[in-house]
Amino acid sequence: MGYCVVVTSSSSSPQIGKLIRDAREQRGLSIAELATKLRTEPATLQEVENGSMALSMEAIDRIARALESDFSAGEQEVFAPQPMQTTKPAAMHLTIEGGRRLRGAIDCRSSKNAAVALLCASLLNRGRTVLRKIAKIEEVNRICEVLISIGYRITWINETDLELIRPAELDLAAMDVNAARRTRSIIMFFAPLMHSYPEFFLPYAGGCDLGARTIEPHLQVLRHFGLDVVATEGFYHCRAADVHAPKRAVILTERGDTVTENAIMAAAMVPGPVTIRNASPNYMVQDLCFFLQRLGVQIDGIGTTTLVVRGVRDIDVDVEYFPSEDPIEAMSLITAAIVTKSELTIQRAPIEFLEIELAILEEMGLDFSITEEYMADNGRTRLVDITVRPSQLKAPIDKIHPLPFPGLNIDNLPFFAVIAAEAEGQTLIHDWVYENRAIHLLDLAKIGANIQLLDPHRLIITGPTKWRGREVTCPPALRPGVCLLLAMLAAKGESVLRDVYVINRGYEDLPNRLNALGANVQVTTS
Ligand SMILES: CC(=O)N[C@H]1[C@@H](OP(=O)(O)OP(=O)(O)OC[C@H]2O[C@@H](n3ccc(=O)[nH]c3=O)[C@H](O)[C@@H]2O)O[C@H](CO)[C@@H](O)[C@@H]1O
Ligand SMILES: C=C(OP(=O)(O)O)C(=O)O
Repeated sequence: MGYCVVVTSSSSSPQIGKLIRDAREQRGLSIAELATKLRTEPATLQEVENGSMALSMEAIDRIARALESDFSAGEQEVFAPQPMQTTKPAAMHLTIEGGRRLRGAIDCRSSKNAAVALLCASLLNRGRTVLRKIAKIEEVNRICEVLISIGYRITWINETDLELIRPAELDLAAMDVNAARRTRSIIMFFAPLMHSYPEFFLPYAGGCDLGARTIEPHLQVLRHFGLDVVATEGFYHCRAADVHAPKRAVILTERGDTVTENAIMAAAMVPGPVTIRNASPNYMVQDLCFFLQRLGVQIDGIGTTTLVVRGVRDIDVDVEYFPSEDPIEAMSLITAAIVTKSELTIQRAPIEFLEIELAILEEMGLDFSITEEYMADNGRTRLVDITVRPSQLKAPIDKIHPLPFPGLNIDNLPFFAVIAAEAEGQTLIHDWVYENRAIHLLDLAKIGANIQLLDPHRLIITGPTKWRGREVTCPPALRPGVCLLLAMLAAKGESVLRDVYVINRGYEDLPNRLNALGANVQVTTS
């Protein structure tokens, strides 16, 4: 669904006035400029936009022509500037001719998880938000669809930068519920909306099928700020009559990333200081903090588990920000090099969030080198280039398991299943975090891995593996899906990975980017 407004013969003057104002602003025209085009007075146009002047259909037509848009009289007429394409893509399948060595260098793109946090955080800002170098991924599309449906104007202002203009009033009743239900990130609307609306509804969160994921920690935290949430049929009914700073430090019961982000966004607009303990210091949380600092919010302790936030009541800042590169994409590309036994340089890798992963890989025998550090475009995140060389890997002595940052990243764990399948010996992988994710990794057995599921959380993988090309339907989970794709790069012969929407949730144009390194991945749609 794009930025699309329908005018019917029953549309009232205020509705039509709002449409005209939105369209004018979307075109970047001032009232005076449009008035000149219409050969009328700005004050008259102002009245039209305020809804205090009724318009004939001829007048609407004339305004539409002045706006150079397709807006004419009658039933179901559509005034539809479409600055952003957000239509649901056709099912996409990948055909992989495996067994090729990769070579060369590849840049990491910016992260899905920072992008969605920043999109949600833009709700706090009445000014113009520009997010630079945003990965074009489905998860970003879904949140943009939701924002557009409630009145945002969103434009790719060049190939990579997203401009977001929040309307003065959000049309929450018009929310694109289908888009919202396809992502879990919609829960990061709780805190920003609480600051503007005493009562609102949010659809239940969706996303990958990783088993039940609680939102209770979010509700516990936001209660300290005055938000009361009742789960009704398919929706959270939220009431926030009196939003205030918590009386004492907010203690998170679990160190989750999005719950920390909700806590920070709740604190961002109340007079502080608000202390948040057991905060996640993970990469997307850091990006959110750096972004909010640019909006005038003071935050101490970034990168630690105790944050002190001093909020501001109104945020109206024209801001631009570059979210940093994705450590999970870096890990995916490291895995691509390992499984295809290739020499590959992964450029712009955020090293702070990969150190434990690399330490484990070093113990397993991986030959790699790292350049001097340099700064990401956000001016804060340290990057390196990592060159991975073909190596004889051995299984690690201890189990591999994730922890909240600074532990082995929870989303990087699945890649160790593919890497373990390459290593000599038995590796125990323990995904204690998600109920269903380890189960999806069993799909690696379909293309040759020797995997034993001990229970829903623990896998024993025995390597090395002779991967075999096969046709497999992509599991409904992002990282296990990518793991299959990466292993298929190593499988001699042809593999088909069917319906890869979940991969596109988090990776921009992975087939072509892998092909630029020497892979042969063909995309088909149906
Ligand atoms: C948009 C976004 O940023 N998504 C990331 C975020 O999701 P998000 O922050 O939404 O993750 P969840 O809140 O679902 O947490 C993941 C799971 O970890 C459990 N848990 C988490 C922390 C903790 O200290 N104890 C604990 O038990 C939760 O109960 C849950 O089962 O964090 C997850 C865990 O890093 C990542 O997989 C997601 O990619
Ligand atoms: C689980 C993930 O993300 P999300 O929280 O968006 O489902 C992921 O990125 O692997």
